Amino acid sequence: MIYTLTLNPSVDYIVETGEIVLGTLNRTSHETKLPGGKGINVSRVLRSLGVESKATGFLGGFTGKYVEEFLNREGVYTGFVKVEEDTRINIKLKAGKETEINARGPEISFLAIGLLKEQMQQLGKGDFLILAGSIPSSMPQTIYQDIVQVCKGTGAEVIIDAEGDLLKTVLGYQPFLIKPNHHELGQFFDREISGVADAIQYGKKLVEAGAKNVIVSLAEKGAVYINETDAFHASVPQGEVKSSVGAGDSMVAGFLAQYLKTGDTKEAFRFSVASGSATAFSIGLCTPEKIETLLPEVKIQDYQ
Ligand SMILES: Nc1ncnc2c1ncn2[C@@H]1O[C@H](COP(=O)(O)OP(=O)(O)O)[C@@H](O)[C@H]1O
Ligand SMILES: O=P(O)(O)OC[C@H]1O[C@](O)(COP(=O)(O)O)[C@@H](O)[C@@H]1O
Repeated sequence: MIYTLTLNPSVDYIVETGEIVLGTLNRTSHETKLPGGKGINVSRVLRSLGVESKATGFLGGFTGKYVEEFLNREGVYTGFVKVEEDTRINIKLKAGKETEINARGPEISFLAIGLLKEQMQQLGKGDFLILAGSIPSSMPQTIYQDIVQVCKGTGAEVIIDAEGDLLKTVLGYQPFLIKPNHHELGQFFDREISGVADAIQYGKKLVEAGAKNVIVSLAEKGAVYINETDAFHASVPQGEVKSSVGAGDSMVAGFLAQYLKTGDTKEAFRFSVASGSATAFSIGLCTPEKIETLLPEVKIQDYQ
């Protein structure tokens, strides 16, 4: 079974406006509400690809209820630990350029953390845990490491999509897949990642540090894939970016879904990139139809 763990889910409030003038009243031309948070997006894309998963993490308040009901309506299994305070609302502003304001998230009690860890003990060999996104500011910074340790003990594989220290602490546990974007990779090594060669060079260091499969996404420049033996670059299809929110999460879901189907990492990477672009070209997440349309346009090059 695949489990996704979103410690800090959200309601994403996607707002389209004309030019924003600070200090005045601005009005929207269109707005959309969607459940968000990295693991939750992965579960939603997996569901649309016909792959079962269970979404877990912490949810609370009216926003938490909205997220859970939305997921259940779509047929995503859920097993969230309930918390007192409201799940956060993240603002995704489309005023020409995309601007995001992600909130801190609710207070999480020790009791809730304990319940979550108990849940993680239930995973076993053959299971995957996708641990993704930020942690509420009230949580200990060691939480990723604590959970990965539990999973390693049970034999479950872990996939990590997180920034900075959260990623640093778990690399040694040999995650099955990690997917930083080029900003996150640059932040990790404290340098700018300016293109494909750089992304491959520094992605290889993440493989040396323990990750089995590394995808570095480069937005309109595509993505690179590195494992112990291969390095590839994928170009992205041309199209109009409607909202890139969830594009990275779609890549994770696309890779896993295709890998489980074929066992072929190169094809899984191609599918992953098509999934990312299919989401970038939509308001909301990709659909299987859109991915299939874009797939032939993703060109993969060996890069040694
Ligand atoms: N301008 C674009 N054109 C085509 N595809 C895009 C574009 N921007 C993003 N994507 C797709 O979304 C993926 C993830 O985008 P990126 O911004 O790098 O990640 P994240 O959403 O994690 O920050 C890219 O690898 C690509 O497949
Ligand atoms: O947990 P974080 O880092 O604040 O990110 C949460 C945000 O990321 C998203 O999961 C989208 O992630 P990507 O664009 O990287 O795929 C949103 O749904 C959510 O608002």
